[in-house]
Amino acid sequence: MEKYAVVVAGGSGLRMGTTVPKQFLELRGKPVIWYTLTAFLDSFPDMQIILVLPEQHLQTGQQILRSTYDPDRIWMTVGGETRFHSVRNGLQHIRKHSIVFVHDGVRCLLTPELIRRCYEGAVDKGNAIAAVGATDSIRIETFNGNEQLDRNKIRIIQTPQTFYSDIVKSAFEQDFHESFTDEASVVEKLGVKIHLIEGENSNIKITRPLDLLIAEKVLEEREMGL
Ligand SMILES: Nc1ccn([C@@H]2O[C@H](COP(=O)(O)OP(=O)(O)OP(=O)(O)O)[C@@H](O)[C@H]2O)c(=O)n1
Ligand SMILES: C[C@](O)(CO)[C@H](O)COP(=O)(O)O
Repeated sequence: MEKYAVVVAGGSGLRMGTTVPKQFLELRGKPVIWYTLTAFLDSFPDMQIILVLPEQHLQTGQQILRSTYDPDRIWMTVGGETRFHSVRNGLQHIRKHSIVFVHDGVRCLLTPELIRRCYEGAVDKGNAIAAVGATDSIRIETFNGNEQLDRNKIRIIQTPQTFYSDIVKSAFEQDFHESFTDEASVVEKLGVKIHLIEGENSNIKITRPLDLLIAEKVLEEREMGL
């Protein structure tokens, strides 16, 4: 089965507060997005990547793409107003029946093992969404105040979110709704059952400056073989 990763990196990174969008910031000498691309290239020899970028950063993207070990497997396209629109733009370039991984470009610590687990899950069940358990206690705000939720039933959703191409492409023909915070929510709206697989605690979404420090440390430990 052909494999395509839509790696969305079309955001501006407002919460990070840097002039350069966070996907281009350096971590141990390489841009954040370089690590993400490398994990997908490493996962399967026939993995192809559609990298979605802000229009004004296509040239930077081209340089990063060329600095990977197999740029011929990576194509670039332009992002949209929201993450949903960026994913939709990326999906438009997939025309073959395939397995599609949608992934946040700024989740740069994912491993090839997680990508392969997503593939197996999607082939088996039709879709596979990476998720991890909660380690904090969880409360929900209610009309009267708030109440505790059973954290053993809570799953924190990550990417990759992996689907057969026909399902995810038709789901993204729907109009945007503000509840569409990930691909699972868009596909579920078509009545499709969502299947979760075990994600990785280190697969953080780089959002704020603290996340960069954590990512540096994780990469340092991996380089030392820890
Ligand atoms: N219009 C957008 C918005 C987001 N993304 C991508 O979606 C991923 C997750 O989004 P988020 O962490 O929210 O990134 P930003 O939107 O860049 O950050 P912020 O919300 O702080 O501005 C990132 O890789 C981001 O580049 C995108 O491709 N297109
Ligand atoms: C897709 C996602 O990473 C799953 O946790 C998340 O919903 C993206 O959220 P954001 O609003 O783009 O930060």
